[in-house]
Amino acid sequence: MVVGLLGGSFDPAHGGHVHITREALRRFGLDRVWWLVSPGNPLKTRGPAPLDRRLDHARQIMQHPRVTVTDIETRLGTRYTAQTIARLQRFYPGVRFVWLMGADNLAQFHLWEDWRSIIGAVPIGVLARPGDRIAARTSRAATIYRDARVPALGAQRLGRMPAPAWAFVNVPMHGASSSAIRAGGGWS
Ligand SMILES: Nc1ncnc2c1ncn2[C@@H]1O[C@H](COP(=O)(O)OP(=O)(O)OP(=O)(O)O)[C@@H](O)[C@H]1O
Ligand SMILES: O=C(O)c1ccc[n+]([C@@H]2O[C@H](COP(=O)([O-])O)[C@@H](O)[C@H]2O)c1
Repeated sequence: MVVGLLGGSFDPAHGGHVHITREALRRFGLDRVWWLVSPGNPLKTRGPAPLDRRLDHARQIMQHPRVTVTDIETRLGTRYTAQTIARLQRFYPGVRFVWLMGADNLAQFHLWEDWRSIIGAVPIGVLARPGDRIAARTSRAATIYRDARVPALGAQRLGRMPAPAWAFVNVPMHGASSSAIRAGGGWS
């Protein structure tokens, strides 16, 4: 079983999340995707909306038989991705996990707590996002781990590869963002 993990604030969830989830299932050969609705991104100073509200909304937006929306990080008591992945791997030894992210997150990835342990623990699937493709490809993490990059055509096997391995797929892009929705007053 290969499970993609899409961590996010989902404040609120939107069509961009749904779009990359569907693309990730297809392009990375995943059996399932779990949305990890975060208790709060450690790098963001502004606290998100209450967890129950974000979860309910995410479950309305993302309805797919192979996708589960979960608050497992809150239940595990983890907020840092490196800790979450270590715990999930311990709890689910038979599952192969792939960490999923939009291109904007790859550009900042080297700022995450213990980021090298994340890339050493699970393959990473990166999906194009408007405005962030170049920043992602030239980011610190992409540069340091250039030899671990899997060509997009081989990305179907990403979940079966040993870490470190990462792939960037140039999927059709979707412009939605939570910050634009909040700024437009669509989530107050
Ligand atoms: N439109 C999109 N295209 C590609 N990736 C996306 C898109 N929207 C969100 N993502 C990715 O989904 C994950 C969770 O994103 P998040 O919940 O922070 O939404 P966001 O729209 O980026 O929020 P904000 O605007 O508040 O930063 C991140 O890996 C992010 O890169
Ligand atoms: O572990 C970290 O240091 C870390 C720093 C920034 C972001 N993350 C995770 O990245 C995911 C995307 O965050 P966000 O707020 O951009 O949706 C979410 O699962 C966060 O917990 C994790």
